[in-house]
Amino acid sequence: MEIVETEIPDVKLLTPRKFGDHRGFFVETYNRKALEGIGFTKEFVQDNHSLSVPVGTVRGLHFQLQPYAQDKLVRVVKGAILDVAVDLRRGSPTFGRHVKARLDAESGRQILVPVGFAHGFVTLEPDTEVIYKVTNYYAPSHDRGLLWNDPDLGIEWPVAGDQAVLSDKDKVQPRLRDLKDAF
Ligand SMILES: Cc1cn([C@H]2C[C@H](O)[C@@H](COP(=O)(O)OP(=O)(O)O[C@H]3O[C@@H](C)C(=O)[C@@H](O)[C@H]3O)O2)c(=O)[nH]c1=O
Repeated sequence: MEIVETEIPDVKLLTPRKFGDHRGFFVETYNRKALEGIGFTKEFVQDNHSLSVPVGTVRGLHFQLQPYAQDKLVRVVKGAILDVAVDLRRGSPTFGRHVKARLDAESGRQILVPVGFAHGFVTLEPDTEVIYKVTNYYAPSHDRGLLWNDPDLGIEWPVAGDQAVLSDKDKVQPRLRDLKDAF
């Protein structure tokens, strides 16, 4: 497992070893001990899988409040995304800053997004499928969002605002400066 630190050290990029042969490949997509090796000891309790058909689909930026906050281990099994994690931990030296990483099926690269971050992505290929493990159950009452293209976040998305494909909910999420609850 190759582990790479990012500009925000709590967000990590992980690339499990891929064993290719004449049949195809084999890869351990999750190994508890490998994560323990980087100090991550929480238990994942739910696996999520989404399909985004159009290129330029934006999902996010999302987070759940405590006591249902989630760490997320995200990967792509078909297609490609640009994944974004925004630091919402008040008092953090990197509050409001973000990490951006390309994840695609070919590389098998994963991102570990800890509690305290808003998470989202844009799809770079049609029919992109994303799978991610989370450390807390879905809790709609504690589900929150942040406007994906809030200028204060300074995220350079590879899709224009009027081209992005969004859920109705994500079109009207609050800006960072109007967020009432965070971490
Ligand atoms: C996230 C989630 C949604 N749902 C349901 C609620 C809703 O009817 C439908 C679609 O939900 P959403 O529109 O919130 O799906 P989506 O926009 O894909 O939400 C996801 O976005 C990415 C970026 C994340 O980081 C995730 O944590 C999650 O927030 O699925 C669940 O049943 N369980 C879940 O864990």
